[in-house]
Amino acid sequence: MTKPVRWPLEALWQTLAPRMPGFSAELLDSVDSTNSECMRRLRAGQQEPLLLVALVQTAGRGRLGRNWQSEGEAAGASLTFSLALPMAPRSWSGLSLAVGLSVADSLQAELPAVGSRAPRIALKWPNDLWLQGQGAERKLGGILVETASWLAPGAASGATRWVVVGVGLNVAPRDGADFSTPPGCLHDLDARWDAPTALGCVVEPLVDALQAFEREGFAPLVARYAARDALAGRPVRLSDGREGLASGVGADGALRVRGPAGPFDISSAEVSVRPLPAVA
Ligand SMILES: O=C(O)CCCC[C@@H]1SC[C@@H]2NC(=O)N[C@@H]21
Repeated sequence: MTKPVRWPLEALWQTLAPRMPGFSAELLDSVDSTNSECMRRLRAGQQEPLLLVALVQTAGRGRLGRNWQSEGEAAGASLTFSLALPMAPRSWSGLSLAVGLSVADSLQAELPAVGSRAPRIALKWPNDLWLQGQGAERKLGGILVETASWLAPGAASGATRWVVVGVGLNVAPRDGADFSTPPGCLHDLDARWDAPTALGCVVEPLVDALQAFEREGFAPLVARYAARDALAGRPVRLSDGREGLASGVGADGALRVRGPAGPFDISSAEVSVRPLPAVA
């Protein structure tokens, strides 16, 4: 089993804190889910933006009720953290995509250049990061965005909307894990990656990206997203049975699909999308 190694968040936080003003940060040895813990703290009156990192999650959650395994055999193999902050964007559409894009860009910028076969961090709508290279693509990470409105303790009105952005990134292979398709991990790129390095790489740009999203929404990110879009031009099948050709995302973050009966957009968080093998 990969042993979860306790690492000093304090040391890393000394360099991050000045660039994340107003945030407090905490490293938890074990928690059910960093997203759930953020929500509990907000309910209990948390007032300042928060970064929670967990070495182990016993009930890590993904989209559509999936789980993010980071205990048992998977303990210590991934970086799991959540950011909680108040936000008031004009529209929330595309937020998960903006988060994935920020994380992917930050990681890609750190990858060693490997010529034309350089691995690419790609985005699978709406919330997965994939590692593409040498003819294969594997899931590298996932994003879980949740929102909640809280009244400040004692206040009668004027609820503040908070967002909790959870990020799970595979850092090392999961020993003994039995996957039909093993996930990708940062060690596939370079064994020097570890959880603190990954956190230090992605978290501050992510806060900047969230602030930019609050001001400007997803529209200014469409072209950058397109450059990382893992589905564009590929046949896809949706969990509701529809099929078509993925053809990019719109200014509202919806996935555009050209189906046999014409084009349609998917914005529903309830639908999952699977690429189909291309027809030869
Ligand atoms: O793949 C997915 O559907 C999203 C996975 C998101 C996992 C992260 S790990 C940190 C945060 N806490 C959770 O319970 N989930 C997110």
